[in-house]
Amino acid sequence: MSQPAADRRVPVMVLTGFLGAGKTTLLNRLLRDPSMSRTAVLINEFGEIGVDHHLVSKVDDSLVVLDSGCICCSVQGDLLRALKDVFQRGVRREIDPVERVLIETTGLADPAPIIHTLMQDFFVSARFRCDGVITAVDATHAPAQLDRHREAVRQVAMADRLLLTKCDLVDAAERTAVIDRLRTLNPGAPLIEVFDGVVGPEAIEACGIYDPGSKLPDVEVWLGEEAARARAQRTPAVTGPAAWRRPGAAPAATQSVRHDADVRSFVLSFDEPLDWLGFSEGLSLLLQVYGERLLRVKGLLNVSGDPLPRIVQCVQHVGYPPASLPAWPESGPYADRRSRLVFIVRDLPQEEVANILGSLCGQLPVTQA
Ligand SMILES: Nc1nc2c(ncn2[C@@H]2O[C@H](COP(=O)(O)OP(=O)(O)OP(=O)(O)O)[C@@H](O)[C@H]2O)c(=O)[nH]1
Repeated sequence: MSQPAADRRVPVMVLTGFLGAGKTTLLNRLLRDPSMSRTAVLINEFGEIGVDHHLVSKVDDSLVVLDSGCICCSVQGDLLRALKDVFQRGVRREIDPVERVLIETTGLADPAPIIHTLMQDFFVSARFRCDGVITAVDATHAPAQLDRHREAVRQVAMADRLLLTKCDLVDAAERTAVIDRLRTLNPGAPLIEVFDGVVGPEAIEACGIYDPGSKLPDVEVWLGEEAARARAQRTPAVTGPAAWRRPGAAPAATQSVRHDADVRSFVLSFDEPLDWLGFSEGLSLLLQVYGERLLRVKGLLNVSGDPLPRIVQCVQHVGYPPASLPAWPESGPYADRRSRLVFIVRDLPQEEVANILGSLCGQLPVTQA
């Protein structure tokens, strides 16, 4: 019997997971491995002032930021354009031929429209194959996130592989409880426990061609819904010129039509270098009082007396140890070295956040919706 011809299409992996689950951390770790050097990375940012791509150590032409909205709502046209461009630039030898594509979605993305987009476009599906959805699940926050956010449930249910992150922050009993919960949502996906963000390429390899039949029946329904939605709309997802950009170009305004109306993002920026002590106190107070409604906080700060940009990261009531970037970005919104914090909140007015932070930092932030 003749063997089927090898599938030479470039595998595309979708790295998803709820806000702050550890996607960028995993991506960084993976890209450090020499075997991952021919990987094109597409990062989708939620919020006007994207931070993630500054936190990814890969800086070359095969890193693309999709920032004109959320990838599952409004950026599907950008995604196709970016993939076509990656392919064509490889053919023209402007970049090394790409062996795989990794798409990091926003924490609120629904994987269904992304997979649908990849499978339905003629040019893209002839050259790229969806090799699977890898979902990062935060062991510390998963129970509450799965209770409250349907996006988190969909991301788990659609996974081909589950990466249970932050296992170093929970005990064995908590870990087992989360794993049991994940197994009820997605019994089939292999699960890898991640400690301190450490993973190797094997964590994402060979997820297999995306096959909705191997998931719970709902997944098929979701993909079916996407197909129906696409048929009903039959309008390009994005109008105007190609809206994806490389890091450094000006960001576009964001929009979100798919997510809960009470989830929103805003940016607070500070003109003057910040007093670290006052800022830390303000942030701790915010986390204590509003942790549940602060889905995600991240940003780069200009701290008095420190020449390097300090990275601040929080997920709900947890603030992670601050780190520094090796240098300030030379282009893009952060090149002006002002401190900026991106907030993704549920039901929390930005004035309240600005007032608390401002009163303890000694300077009122400028707010941007
Ligand atoms: N202790 C510990 N911290 C982790 C681990 N993975 C991620 N973190 C921390 O969790 C915070 C959020 O991680 P990110 O990688 O930025 O999460 P993300 O999913 O990319 O976040 P969004 O893009 O905003 O959704 C950072 O401060 C990380 O250092 C882990 O396995 N262990």
